[in-house]
Amino acid sequence: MAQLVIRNLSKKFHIHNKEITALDNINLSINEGTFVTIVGKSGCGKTTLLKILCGLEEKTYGEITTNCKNIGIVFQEPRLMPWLTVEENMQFSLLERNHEQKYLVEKYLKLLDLYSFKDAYPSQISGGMAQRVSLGRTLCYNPDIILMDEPLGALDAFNRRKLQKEIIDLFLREKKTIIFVTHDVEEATFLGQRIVALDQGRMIKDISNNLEYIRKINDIDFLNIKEEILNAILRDVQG
Ligand SMILES: Nc1ncnc2c1ncn2[C@@H]1O[C@H](COP(=O)(O)OP(=O)(O)OP(=O)(O)O)[C@@H](O)[C@H]1O
Repeated sequence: MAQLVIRNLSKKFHIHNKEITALDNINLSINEGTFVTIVGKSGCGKTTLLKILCGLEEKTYGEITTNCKNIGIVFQEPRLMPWLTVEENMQFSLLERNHEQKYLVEKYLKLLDLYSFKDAYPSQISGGMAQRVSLGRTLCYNPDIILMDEPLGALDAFNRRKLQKEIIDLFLREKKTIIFVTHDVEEATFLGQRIVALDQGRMIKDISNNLEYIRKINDIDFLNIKEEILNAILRDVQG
């Protein structure tokens, strides 16, 4: 059964007298426990879609229905509190500090390889670690759906691949629904079981990617899927 259904979703912004269509009639039905990547070039509406899904932005038209209680979001920048330690940052979203919650924080500190840095402050850890803390903070909130807005965009290639693999491990372990936004077609193909491409607010491609994790970026099947997405986006650019 679909956990999240988006029907005829549109979003228009107005700047002075100019109307910008950020999202144009998006229809998407996402099943529980699916890893979806949303890919497209800058300005195609990816962030607007995530913001509407988590209530940070109002939609103009359309309907969103979901049976989930919690939606969590991980941003491109870790947005950690500099005066709190790694552990305290991870606890930040918890409403209660009971035994079960404490267990969750410990679990994710260990899973995300942060345990030995739990008493460090954000200024004392690397960018990749800070992004893992940000991911851990969202996981501790125990969301049914995790939205990720280019969470690895600021990382170097090595750390980016490392974190991609960690996110896949977490996905396989926790089976949560993930909606991951990126402008990188290779990243979208590496991560997504379903890849949705946007251009100028429109959905131009929606394909399944059944390749087994961890994917090999030079395998012919991987390259074919990547090429299909890339061509759809480029065709749209060329009109
Ligand atoms: N608050 C806003 N006010 C006016 N226009 C906006 C606002 N937010 C987004 N837009 C416009 O909506 C369109 C889609 O923006 P959005 O940020 O969703 O794109 P994106 O695909 O996430 O881009 P990027 O990859 O660069 O983050 C763009 O034309 C942008 O200028």
